[in-house]
Amino acid sequence: MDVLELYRRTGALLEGHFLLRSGLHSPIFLQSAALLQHPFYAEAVGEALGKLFEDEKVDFVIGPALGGVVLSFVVAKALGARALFAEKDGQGGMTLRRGLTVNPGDRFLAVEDVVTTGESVRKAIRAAEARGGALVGVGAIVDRSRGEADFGVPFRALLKLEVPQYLPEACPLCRDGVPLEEV
Ligand SMILES: O=P(O)(O)OC[C@H]1O[C@H](OP(=O)(O)OP(=O)(O)O)[C@H](O)[C@@H]1O
Ligand SMILES: O=C(O)c1cc(=O)[nH]c(=O)[nH]1
Ligand SMILES: [Mg+2]
Repeated sequence: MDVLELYRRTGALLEGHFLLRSGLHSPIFLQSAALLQHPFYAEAVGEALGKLFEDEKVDFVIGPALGGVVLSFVVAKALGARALFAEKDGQGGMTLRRGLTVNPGDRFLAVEDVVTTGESVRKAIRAAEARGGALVGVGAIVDRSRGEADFGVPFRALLKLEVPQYLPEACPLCRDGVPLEEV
């Protein structure tokens, strides 16, 4: 599956000057909602990502809202598992709400649309582990962490992308006066 081509085709590959969740700046932003709005592509992504973990027997898949909601659903469908999502808890972490439950010992796969630092998916992982879940792997559509994200379990992505990202004080786009976009 040519994931970059899918982002491009759906208008989800943005070029400019973007503020990332982590506070880093980047000339590239992958707007996964623009891709996942197409059920046909979303299902294809879910099947491809699920396939990378088909040997793991998982009870549920979890992703951090919002980007991880649709993705969790399509991957869980491919794996025959439940689809959970974690939500911001208002205190910098994430939590399970809306009657979504974890049974102690449940094996789970965490999924994320785009991993930059991995902090967002880590919060969803903590929420599931706090309820007794056992993490077996992390899957992403795109890994743009340049090998820096480490979850202590297999981390597999459909696409590894090497794109520039800068600390604000070292950002050349800021230096050139390019307006910063919050997507
Ligand atoms: O690996 P990280 O450094 O945490 O960055 C990547 C995160 O940023 C985006 O989510 P965002 O927080 O913008 O919110 P959304 O999912 O609600 O769109 C994306 O969906 C990842 O969750
Ligand atoms: O790091 C981020 O916040 C981020 C990067 C990216 O390419 N896409 C996205 O949704 N978030
Ligand atoms: Mg997100």
